[in-house]
Amino acid sequence: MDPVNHLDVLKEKVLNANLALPKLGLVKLTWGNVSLCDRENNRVIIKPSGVDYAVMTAQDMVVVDLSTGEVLEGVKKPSSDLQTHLHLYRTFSKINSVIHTHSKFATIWAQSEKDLPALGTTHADYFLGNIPCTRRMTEIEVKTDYELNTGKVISEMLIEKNIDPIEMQAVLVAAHGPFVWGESCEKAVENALVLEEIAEMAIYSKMLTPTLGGMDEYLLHKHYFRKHGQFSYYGQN
Ligand SMILES: O=C(CO)[C@@H](O)[C@H](O)COP(=O)(O)O
Repeated sequence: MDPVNHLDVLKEKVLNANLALPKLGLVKLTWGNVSLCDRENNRVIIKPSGVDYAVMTAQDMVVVDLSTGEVLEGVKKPSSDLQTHLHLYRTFSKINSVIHTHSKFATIWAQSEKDLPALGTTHADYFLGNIPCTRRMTEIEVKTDYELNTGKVISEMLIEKNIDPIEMQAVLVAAHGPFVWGESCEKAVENALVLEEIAEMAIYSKMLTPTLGGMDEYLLHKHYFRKHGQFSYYGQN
């Protein structure tokens, strides 16, 4: 496929993933953003900043250099969260698409600065453990480069906790909201939707049973690995 057509195909993918966010009820107004990393060409295609989803087109997508963040193509400003997306792509080579939403229940967990506990198999099918929430950022981090430092607190947390970004494709950013990723735009959208579902389920589960603890570890692993191509865990089916 010639380079121009290849880039057009990627822009369409990014547009469709962005349009899925309001359709799935994961964002309102112009909140949220989706990007795709084209590693072969060292570039990222990302949603334009502040554009109404109702009028957004594939040609509105902004193409930036993965290494420098320089705008390579596009007349609109890239998403205000660009530096967070870039930092995640630069730090974790297996991440190919990043999504940020303000989906209500996941954002409630993020604003509460609580990890989203794994309470059931719906969660376990997608995420291998509690969805971690970052620490609150320092005043300096907020004031110097909030978006870049958002990426840094996410990556530092995953590395410090030895969390594999393939086994945990979502995090909660304190005082902000969820960042989700995947090997494709489509997978990242699926992860963002599931995150919101389990965030809501967890809030009501904890309301009904405040003393509720995390799910059985074996069941968590069994469901996660069964859903991700490994039919046995600890050598048992
Ligand atoms: O996190 C935020 C604002 O808190 C962003 O997600 C905005 O809600 C969308 O910004 P753009 O992508 O349109 O620049």
